[in-house]
Amino acid sequence: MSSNEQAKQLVGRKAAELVKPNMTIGIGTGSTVYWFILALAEKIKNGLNCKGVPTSIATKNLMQQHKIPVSELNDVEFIDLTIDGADEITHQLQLIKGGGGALLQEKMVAANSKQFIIIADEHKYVSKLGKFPLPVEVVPYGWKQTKHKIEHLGCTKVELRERDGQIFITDHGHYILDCYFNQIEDPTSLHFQLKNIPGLVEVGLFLGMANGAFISYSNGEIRYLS
Ligand SMILES: O=C(CO)[C@H](O)[C@H](O)COP(=O)(O)O
Repeated sequence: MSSNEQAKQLVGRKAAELVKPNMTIGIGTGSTVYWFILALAEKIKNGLNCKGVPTSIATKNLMQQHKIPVSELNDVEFIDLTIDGADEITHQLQLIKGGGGALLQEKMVAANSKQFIIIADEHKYVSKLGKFPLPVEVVPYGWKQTKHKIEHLGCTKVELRERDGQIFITDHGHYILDCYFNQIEDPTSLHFQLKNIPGLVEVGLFLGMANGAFISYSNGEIRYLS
């Protein structure tokens, strides 16, 4: 296993320590959360009672595979704690998410959680957001017009996401536009402007949502940001 993968595993295990009996847990999506799922499954196997609300079909499948009880957002009153990854995170806990295309459901689950904690390796920790292209989820109808409107907000490039030569379709039947801003000087203002575009469903900027973050380093160190 590479040292980066080990860092992801460490931070996934660390987050599993936060799970207490009878909690409802929001479960994120991606290769870092994968390790959290494995650690949580181990705790459940050893007798812990809890249930999880998945943030994607991929996560739901993994949960079922590892015998973690699944609930849907509509079936719970609230979520005690959500653990998710990020593509970029700043020291103010501003995030870019959606590299895996699950941003809409991830944001809805996070928004209904008492605590939202990020797990990430050191490569995700940045001083300014924007090097990672910002994922934006859009309705397929008229997506080219939506793309033009985003381009007017100062992007150098907007790309329709594809996978294996086909347009990538989200779990909710939408497209993803990856927006190259390079550096996002004012994430709050950009978020507001993007959310005003008709046809745009959700933005991969998660601002003022995370309560804390575990950042893991390849030397085995874990730092907590809050
Ligand atoms: O937002 C996400 C998926 O939509 C992921 O949390 C993000 O892409 C990080 O994934 P990974 O842990 O695989 O780097």
